[in-house]
Amino acid sequence: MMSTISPSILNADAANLGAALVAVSNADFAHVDVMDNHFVPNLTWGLPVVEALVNRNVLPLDAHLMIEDPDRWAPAYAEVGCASVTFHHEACRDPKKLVKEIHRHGALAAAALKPGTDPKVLKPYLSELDMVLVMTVEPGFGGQAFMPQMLPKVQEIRQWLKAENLEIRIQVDGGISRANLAQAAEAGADVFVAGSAIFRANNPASEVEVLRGIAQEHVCH
Ligand SMILES: O=C(CO)[C@H](O)[C@H](O)COP(=O)(O)O
Ligand SMILES: [Co+2]
Repeated sequence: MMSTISPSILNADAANLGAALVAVSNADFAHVDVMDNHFVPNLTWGLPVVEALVNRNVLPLDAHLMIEDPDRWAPAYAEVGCASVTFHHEACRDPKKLVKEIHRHGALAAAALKPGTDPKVLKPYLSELDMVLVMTVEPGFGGQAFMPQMLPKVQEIRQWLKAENLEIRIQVDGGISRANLAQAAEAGADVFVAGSAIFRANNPASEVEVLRGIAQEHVCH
């Protein structure tokens, strides 16, 4: 299974987001954190900014929507050209319908789980997803410490996917760095979001290569 490195531009220079994408254009995806100051206590950017970044055509974008009412807003992120749209299960009224809507607009669909959310909530629609995002920090801010206690959740979901022969990716997001990526990969993750580890490095593009090397060695399914 291919591993994927997805730099989060959350802590890049907000006045130069296009340049941030160019700085990591050797990555596989770029991860764009949308926060509405309601679902999480922080506010970033919304649809017009994400659309402008899609139109730069640097990398496929994964929109991580930390917003209320994704049922209403998420399909629009697919419509403007995000390659993948991730909504939070906790905020969603009708996940099955939302996944269909995201697919209808041409994007991959992913459901995200906050650290306190039991992964069993995904069971009714797991097979319809392209990816599950296991948050390894409380959503809201970049630069927080990785929560190793989330790894059993990754393992549990990976076991379900294996048992049911489902080709669904597991993304980890929050505090991922060279210090813990191997552990996350061994637990069953195969898509790795990293924000501060990449953008605080002297050379973001070479940090992407370092993380990719660790992923290739340790992704194990
Ligand atoms: O969703 C997020 C926060 O809610 C970010 O994607 C995540 O925190 C990335 O930044 P870092 O690698 O610095 O933790
Ligand atoms: Co994120």
